Amino acid sequence: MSMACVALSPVLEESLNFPGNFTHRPEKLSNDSILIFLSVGGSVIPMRVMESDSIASVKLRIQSYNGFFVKKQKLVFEGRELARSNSRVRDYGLADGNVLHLVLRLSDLQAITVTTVCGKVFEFHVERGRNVGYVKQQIAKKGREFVDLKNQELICDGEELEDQRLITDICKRNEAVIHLLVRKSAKVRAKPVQKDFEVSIEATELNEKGADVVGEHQFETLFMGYQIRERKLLQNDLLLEPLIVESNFKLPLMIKRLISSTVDGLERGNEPIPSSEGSGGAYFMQDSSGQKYISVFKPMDEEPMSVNNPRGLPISVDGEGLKKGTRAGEGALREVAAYILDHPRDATYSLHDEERGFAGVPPTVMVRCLHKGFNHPNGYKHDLENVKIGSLQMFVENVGSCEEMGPRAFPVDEVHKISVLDIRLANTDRHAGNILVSKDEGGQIKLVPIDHGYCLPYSVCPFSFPLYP
Ligand SMILES: Nc1ncnc2c1ncn2[C@@H]1O[C@H](COP(=O)(O)OP(=O)(O)OP(=O)(O)O)[C@@H](O)[C@H]1O
Repeated sequence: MSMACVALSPVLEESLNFPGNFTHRPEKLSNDSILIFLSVGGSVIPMRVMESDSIASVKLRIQSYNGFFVKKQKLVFEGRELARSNSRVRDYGLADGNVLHLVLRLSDLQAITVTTVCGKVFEFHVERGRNVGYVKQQIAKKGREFVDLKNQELICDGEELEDQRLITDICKRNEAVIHLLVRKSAKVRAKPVQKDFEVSIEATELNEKGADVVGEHQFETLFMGYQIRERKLLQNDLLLEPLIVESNFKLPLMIKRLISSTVDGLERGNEPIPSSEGSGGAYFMQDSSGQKYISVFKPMDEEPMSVNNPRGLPISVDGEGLKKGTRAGEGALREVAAYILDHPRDATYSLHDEERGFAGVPPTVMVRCLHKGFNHPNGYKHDLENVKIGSLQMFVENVGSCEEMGPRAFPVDEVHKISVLDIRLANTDRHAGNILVSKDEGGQIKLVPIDHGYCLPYSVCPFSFPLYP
């Protein structure tokens, strides 16, 4: 380990866990109060101090705001280290408006990025001597949904990390990935509330059988989990990778192929084609020849009522999505859940063959994708902040949707299989436009259910179920 003192590489103020800035002091401002600027790895943070404050107390405040231990801090002003802890701020000639540099030993810091499945990205620089419990506390500060530390579970290489484990032990290899899950039970309860049903889902243990079976547990994992990974700078102009929460999870072959053909298309420069239909952002991804659509990508932040919706729909004020009982920006998770829950009759998807589920929901997976062709209303920059998380679904060749033809042509079994799916998923958004009509090799009509962003609502009005053709 190098002991040389180096400044941190540029990081955002947010990533250093400063809640706002240091300008607020609870005590009344006195005459010797001055505003200085703390420069940390490219960020400049205002900080109000007293000229009579000791250097030790300034360091203590920095520690209490961002967690860097006092003894690891080196404060530098005009090339001179403020080395004497008992000296006062004024002894070093620090005055209003001056810039104070905070230098830390880089080797003591571990950069980690937390990406939630809802698309939020948090960056932390954590001292290697800190433990897992500390990381959980930092995550808890990021939002109400993370505050219950008991529900947080950090996993590395399939092993649950105890709160006492040190970051330095976990991140020995640079490529180590740590996953964070929020534990919930798999119990689904429905409680009648006036005319509605309130549906609650609680998750239990992770799938202990490993990942060979794609079932309800994986849904819980996808639904509740988010992952931490070390900061990874993107080299290419694009990125497309599955969002995997459990490190030992194996993707079915069909999904692997779907992802790799989509990557091939992007690498060949075949741009995502925005769909002119639908209320959210949906992009047709092309294959390497540019002659065929291979998949449909629907980013969470472009869903109706989400922040970057390309159709100009208003942003949800209370988080509720377009349909009652759903949340804006969770449609992609529900799309994936619908695929996972629509398993074949023996309740498992095989890892190796191309078998479809009972109702034929096209294979769907959560992915992270970076491409300038998506909707970036604030401009596109080639960095992690522009990575979109969303559902990637296999494109199904079709002759139109059920909207465009009379129901007489539909085989009864094909209608029934979709009815069963919708009842199981409490789908609140089945209409003829969400059923594609395709033909099998023998020319028989096959109905393909799509657009499951509004299934599994938190509460359901029993009278809102659609009528079937
Ligand atoms: N798997 C698929 N295969 C082929 N076409 C698809 C697939 N999924 C979606 N599409 C097409 O993409 C377009 C937009 O998709 P979709 O209707 O799911 O988007 P949306 O914004 O969720 O729509 P809605 O407003 O109906 O909720 C539609 O024309 C649909 O037919």
